[in-house]
Amino acid sequence: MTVHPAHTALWPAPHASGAVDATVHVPGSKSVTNRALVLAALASEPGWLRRPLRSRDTLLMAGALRAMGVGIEETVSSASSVSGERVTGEAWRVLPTDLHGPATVDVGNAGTVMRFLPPVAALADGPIRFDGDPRSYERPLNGVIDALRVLGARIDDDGRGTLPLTVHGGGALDGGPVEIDASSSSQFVSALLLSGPRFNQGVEVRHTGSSLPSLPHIRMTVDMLRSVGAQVDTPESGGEPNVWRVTPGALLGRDLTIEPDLSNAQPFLAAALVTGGKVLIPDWPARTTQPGDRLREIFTEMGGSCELTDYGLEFTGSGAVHGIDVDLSDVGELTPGIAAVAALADSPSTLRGVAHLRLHETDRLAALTKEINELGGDVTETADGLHIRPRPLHGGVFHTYEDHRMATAGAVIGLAVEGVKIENVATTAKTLPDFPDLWTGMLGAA
Ligand SMILES: O=C(O)C1=C[C@@H](OP(=O)(O)O)[C@@H](O)[C@H](O)C1
Ligand SMILES: C=C(OP(=O)(O)O)C(=O)O
Repeated sequence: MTVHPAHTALWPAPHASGAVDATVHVPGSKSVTNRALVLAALASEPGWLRRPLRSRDTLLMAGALRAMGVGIEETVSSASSVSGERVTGEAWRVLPTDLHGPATVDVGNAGTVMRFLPPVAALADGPIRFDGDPRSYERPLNGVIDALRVLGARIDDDGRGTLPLTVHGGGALDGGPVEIDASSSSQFVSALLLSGPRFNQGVEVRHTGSSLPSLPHIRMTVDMLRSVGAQVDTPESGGEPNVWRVTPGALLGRDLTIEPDLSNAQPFLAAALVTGGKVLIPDWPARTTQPGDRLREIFTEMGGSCELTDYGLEFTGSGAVHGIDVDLSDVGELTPGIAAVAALADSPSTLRGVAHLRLHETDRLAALTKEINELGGDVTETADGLHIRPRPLHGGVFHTYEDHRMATAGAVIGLAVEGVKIENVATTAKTLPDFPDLWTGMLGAA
């Protein structure tokens, strides 16, 4: 594999000279944008996404749907950038169509694209080939592949339960009941539910594994399905535990404004926490299924305080940062940012319930352990998480393994530790291409 020069570039992580005091406009949610694109593509009428996230993962999703025939028109309002404010007014108009192949889908390393689209492809007429970054060959997809076969799809793969593969879409899918083990990724469940209304018999997904991560992301799927008219029965709505049922039916085209990505707000909140400063995130939703909302509670326990108003979330650090003992199974994608703060705390931390992070963008438990320890830290991996004993840290290179959340975690440590250099900060483009500018903008405002 050729190493792109950008992958070896080192970004000197800015050191904070004082308490940050900034307003940070965080772009739209990756998880909401990619679900909204899929649902709009499967609808029976056109729809709008306002303020979608424009990042590698969402552009890959849009590109893949376009390759299957969906029209996605991007518009940028002319009044989009006012006196340095973040761009607003962007909108995508989605024009659904009869999906068709042949087509090739590049999933990059986007879990949402590699898991949510094979069921969509099963509804297309013609072969759809899926390929992606080398890491996409290692991330589990067996739950989706096996389930789709049970539901009537024809798929060619190499039998490893991962990419690459070809879905030979027949223009429709029987659907019906299916059992899966989604303990390695909640996205298996979300994937089958999202396309479920378009299967002839709908779908009934029964999770049989011992644990199920990222439940808020499954709730997000269910909420968004219901908002476009789908009927979904869930364990929470009186159904059986671990069973979700989607009734067949047409989906409405909606006009949806995408919430800011609360998991991408994490490094900015962390900046307020570790510098004893203040950060305001406008448009923080009062009610949301995004896992990042848990940061209000977690970062408060770690030493901050917050106030949610009609304008947004104001988060204030006290100057003290405490360790935490917390089960992150519901909110696994927050782990790298919490680990970074924990490494700077005044007491040890134990992060639990996140064994499945070994199969994320990189093996996040191994990567966090290695990189924090190379800066002088004392982190050990446990069976399902990390034990972090804070130590005085020193500068050095923080490797990121093509993981956006490793890069932002390294930047948080760099605020408190001089001389931290982030390798390949450009990898933040997966979900937050503006990260370096937003970060230096936040510090410039101090
Ligand atoms: O459905 C989604 O949008 C996501 C679900 C979670 O995946 P896992 O359940 O695989 O952790 C999360 O970590 C990922 O960032 C986004
Ligand atoms: C796990 C993540 O992404 P993906 O959607 O690729 O699974 C993440 O963003 O932390």
